Amino acid sequence: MGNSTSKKDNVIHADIADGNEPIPIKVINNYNEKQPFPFQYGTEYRLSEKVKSLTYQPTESDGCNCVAECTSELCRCESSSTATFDTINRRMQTFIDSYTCGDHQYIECGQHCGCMAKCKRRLTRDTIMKNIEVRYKPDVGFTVIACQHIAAGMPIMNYIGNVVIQEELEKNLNAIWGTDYTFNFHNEGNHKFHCDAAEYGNISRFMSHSCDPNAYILKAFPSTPFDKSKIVIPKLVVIALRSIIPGNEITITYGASYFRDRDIPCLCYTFVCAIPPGIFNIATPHC
Ligand SMILES: C[S@@+](CC[C@H](N)C(=O)[O-])C[C@H]1O[C@@H](n2cnc3c(N)ncnc32)[C@H](O)[C@@H]1O
Repeated sequence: MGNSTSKKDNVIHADIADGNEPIPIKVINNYNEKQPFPFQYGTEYRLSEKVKSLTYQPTESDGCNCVAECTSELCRCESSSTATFDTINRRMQTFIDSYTCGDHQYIECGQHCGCMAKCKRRLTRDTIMKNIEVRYKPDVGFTVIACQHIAAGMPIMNYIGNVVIQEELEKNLNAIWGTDYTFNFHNEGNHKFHCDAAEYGNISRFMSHSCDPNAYILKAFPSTPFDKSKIVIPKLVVIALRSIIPGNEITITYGASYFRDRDIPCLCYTFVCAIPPGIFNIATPHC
């Protein structure tokens, strides 16, 4: 398996996942003494009691009626999805537009489907099977780097954090990081659902923003009954948008409003950067 770490690298953590992932995840900082802000590593979504009471729990699911393998003509989960997963090569169909691919929704087969999820349409996993590391970059702080080739469409990891509603987020905002690690991923009725990775999460919390990202976050919904009375929230899966080679940073889009709301420039330095240094007249080392 590939590894981008060289002998000169200053490894400040041998495994930030504390043994929770099959492949240890190193943290490297070759520039200064900075450490990632302490957080609890986790591999599963942690739903607040309020979120549990509002949302549909997939264990009640009555999924698709397929037997053994699901087929695209018959499977209700497949036909309700707007994106197709190639179960043989385990790749999501690829999209050209990085800004709208996250709007797709994928319905996963589960244990309560007729196929009992043996159909391999299951996209989310509790562990990270890709070889990746976290590196410090002076401009953007700690960021996620691929140590192996990841083909376009491959699921990389689940985006993990505390799942809370807006009111809870406002009450419990981390004093230092505020909303820097929060992601508003679902709005329904009067409720805004956020995944808050400030104090609990996996390494997806370190992914930087790029205006030309090589990954996106897909919403993977559980299969549910037709007559659902509760809100169904998706799991979030980071998918490679294009081929990622060892040494590449794995980036997503935070949306331009992230930078506008904070009055900070984007330091992705891509040719298509929509929020380049200087746009808000802020002095940066590059102006
Ligand atoms: C979700 S955190 C990412 C992890 C963070 N770099 C760390 O060290 O913990 C988001 C923060 O990373 C930095 N960041 C990520 N991408 C950036 C970009 N394109 N331009 C400027 N800052 C960025 C900003 O400080 C932002 O508030």
